Amino acid sequence: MDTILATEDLTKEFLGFTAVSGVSLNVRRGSIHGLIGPNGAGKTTCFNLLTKFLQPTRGSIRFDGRDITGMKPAEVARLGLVRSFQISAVFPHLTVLENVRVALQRARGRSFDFWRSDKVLGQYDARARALLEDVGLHTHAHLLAGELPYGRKRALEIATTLALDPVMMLLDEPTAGMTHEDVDRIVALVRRVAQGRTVLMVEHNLRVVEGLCDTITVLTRGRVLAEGDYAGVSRNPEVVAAYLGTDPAISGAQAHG
Ligand SMILES: Nc1ncnc2c1ncn2[C@@H]1O[C@H](COP(=O)(O)OP(=O)(O)OP(=O)(O)O)[C@@H](O)[C@H]1O
Repeated sequence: MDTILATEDLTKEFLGFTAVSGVSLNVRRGSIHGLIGPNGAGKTTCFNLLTKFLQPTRGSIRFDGRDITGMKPAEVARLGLVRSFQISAVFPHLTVLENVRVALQRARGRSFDFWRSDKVLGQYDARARALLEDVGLHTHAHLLAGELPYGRKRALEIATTLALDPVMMLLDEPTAGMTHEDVDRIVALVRRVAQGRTVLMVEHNLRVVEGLCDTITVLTRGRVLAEGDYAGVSRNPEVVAAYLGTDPAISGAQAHG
């Protein structure tokens, strides 16, 4: 298997409480990989470890053949492992187009280009418009970002992430809080932006996971409970029990007793 991201014994303790425990994760290059699990399973902590927003207590992380365990978030982003920004990172008083342009300028490390020639700005504009087209926001280019409906804001967030030209994208609950229509749009969008890239997503909506993910890792209580395709993990009795909030040992005992 061509693994792009691999963790070994990844562990995070908070004051003696183990939120992520001995997780070994292997993400195949070019796949859409889902990280699921009930509330408090450790998904967000795991995500923060991978993007270096948290430092692990133990274990290692390799990305694209390199040990990134000790790196800073900006360093791993430069290597092409990029997390989608939170909505708060969208500047509400700038237009949709300006938001993407700023992201492009930051990606190239040339924020001082703001007052540069029209030609340079024009190049950013063309690229920004292309990215907006990619995420289906080209007709919204001149709206203020703050005026966008929620689902469109998430699309803008993905456009600003794409500005960094990621090799691998980490999406944190891309459909959280969305209407049905928005969910469908984001699913189509993730599928489109995943072409030629790897995507790892934390997602609560199992219908989205089923429709998008090639491989799914199920976490419970900080540990990997199961891994495989949707059909496989959704049939796993331990996974079913974890989602129903019952202990498989107990339900097994009841079934036999
Ligand atoms: N900074 C922290 N300090 C102490 N405990 C924490 C911290 N961050 C997370 N935890 C605990 O670690 C456990 C896992 O939390 P995490 O947010 O990673 O789970 P999750 O799977 O993302 O849950 P949810 O689906 O509810 O977002 C929880 O019990 C949480 O209370």
